[in-house]
Amino acid sequence: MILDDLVDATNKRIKDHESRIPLKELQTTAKNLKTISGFKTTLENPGLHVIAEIKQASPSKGIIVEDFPYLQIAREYRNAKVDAISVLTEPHYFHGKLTYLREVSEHVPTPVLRKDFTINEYMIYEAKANGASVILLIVAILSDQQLEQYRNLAESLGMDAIVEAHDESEVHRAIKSGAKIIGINNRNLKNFTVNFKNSIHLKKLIPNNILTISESGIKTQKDVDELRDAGFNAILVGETLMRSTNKEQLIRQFKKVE
Ligand SMILES: O=P(O)(O)OC[C@@H](O)[C@@H](O)c1c[nH]c2ccccc12
Repeated sequence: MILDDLVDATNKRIKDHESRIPLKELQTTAKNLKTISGFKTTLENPGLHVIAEIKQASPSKGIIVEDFPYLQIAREYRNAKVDAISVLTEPHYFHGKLTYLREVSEHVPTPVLRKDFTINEYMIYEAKANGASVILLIVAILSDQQLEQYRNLAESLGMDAIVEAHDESEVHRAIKSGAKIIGINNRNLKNFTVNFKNSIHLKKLIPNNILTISESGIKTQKDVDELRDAGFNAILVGETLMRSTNKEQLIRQFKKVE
């Protein structure tokens, strides 16, 4: 399964990072770096919020865009007043880089999410040290104990954590772990199919005091309206925005702002 390969590749990649930058050094950088906080507070405001993603490729689609002016894209997202920017840092399947995260965070005053397969504490300090305001914790690849421990670590560093679930049992585990923000991934990572109905059903299992984000496969205004009606606090849109030639306009439409 793709997720197993991703976890293996991530393990090797982070071992290599650790051999170059020891944890101690990273912790010092993380501590001294000031990043934007308040992502969670923003989501608490009424309305549907937009998290716009910067990625060049994905396992299901391969290369999405040949031309990848990531700082210009960050600027367009910021002009459209997105609530956060998600930056892929996974290199093998998504062609991401840590430097994209750092540069985007230095370039725009918008909270930045490190989109990666967080599997250890090193990656959480690494996210912070490279400007992230938010990290992703994927239920399918972490134990109950890790979910809780990693979220607490992120919060102690002033970041927020999105706990990502895909089915009913994962939603229950996310809730049990104390998640404050749950991301429901509409994409099934085993066969890459997208199913909004499933995520709208899963949303109903989540108590109202937990914020919810609908992720993946969002293409049309109809998709967005359906998710807004289902009560999601935010949507996370990647491919559709990356392919759009007028990202600002599309985001304003999605948000229903003229
Ligand atoms: O490009 P899309 O279909 O709009 O999807 C964005 C985002 O949800 C997707 O990139 C994603 C969701 N969960 C992930 C976990 C890891 C890497 C990537 C992802």
